[in-house]
Amino acid sequence: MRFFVIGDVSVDLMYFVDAMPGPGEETPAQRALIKPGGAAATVAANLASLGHKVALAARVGTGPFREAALANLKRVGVDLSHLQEDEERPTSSILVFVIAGGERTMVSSASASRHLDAAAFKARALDQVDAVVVSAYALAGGPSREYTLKVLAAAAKRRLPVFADLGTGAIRAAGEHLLEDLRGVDYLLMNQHELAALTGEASISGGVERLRTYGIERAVVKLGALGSMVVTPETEALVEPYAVDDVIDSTGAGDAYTAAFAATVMEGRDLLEAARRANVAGALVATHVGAQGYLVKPEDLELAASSK
Ligand SMILES: OC[C@H]1O[C@H](O)[C@H](O)[C@@H]1O
Repeated sequence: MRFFVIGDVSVDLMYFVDAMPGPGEETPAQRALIKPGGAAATVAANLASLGHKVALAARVGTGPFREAALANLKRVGVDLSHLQEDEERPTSSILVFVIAGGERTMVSSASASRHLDAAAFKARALDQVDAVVVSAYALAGGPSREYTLKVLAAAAKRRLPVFADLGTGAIRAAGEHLLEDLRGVDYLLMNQHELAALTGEASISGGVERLRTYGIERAVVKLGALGSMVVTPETEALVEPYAVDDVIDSTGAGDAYTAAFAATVMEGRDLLEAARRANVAGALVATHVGAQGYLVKPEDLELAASSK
């Protein structure tokens, strides 16, 4: 399959701490690492690792992080012909705090990733594409939003399936227009906090109901250690997690989930099987350090058979 992925590419400055320091406090980190990241870049790297052809539309900038952000993408053969270069802003970098148990907290810099130049997108870029994956960071506002809306319009004309993945930072930055921008996407993937932040509804059922008023019929709610939930007009099912007992860093687990889900759906399997396989992908990534510290392989997804 051929995917066109739009969104952020960045470097993650990762600090592993016992607990987050309070205001005015300092805490020592057990480890501090610089790793390639970015939600869209990580989805793209996993799709490529799963054996698909992937083009990434993203923007890098000035400063020392450009090469580190791109190294993995080049290694796994992501097509970077839609990558844009920004000479005024630095390559995006994200502060990632990982606390014991693997939960991560992030501080993101907008910089180059939010400035995709819409004029550079030509609809023929989708000629050889089977599906589009959008990271909500690309709809957070500014020039990248304009670029992404252009891609979504071109995808709609061609009836290409669109998978969209949310992020709390993106929801906050985008504000009111995000739901409208996502109108009619085929598959919306998010965690429970993101669903609540996007829709203003505390419950999953309330959130999904609201999504339907925007023509979003297929929603996937990632529930971490509890698995994930698939909600469509026909189905509402909790898909059991793939159990791993050595979770050390959840950074990028959601992106691997999205890549595995999209890949499985595009292979023609049903949504519950896609969620089972995606649960495996997310769980395996959470047992490694860094968003792209482990890229999912096709044989990994076969492990889903053991969680049926
Ligand atoms: O989804 C994880 C990614 O989100 C942020 O964009 C970080 O760069 C991190 O790699």
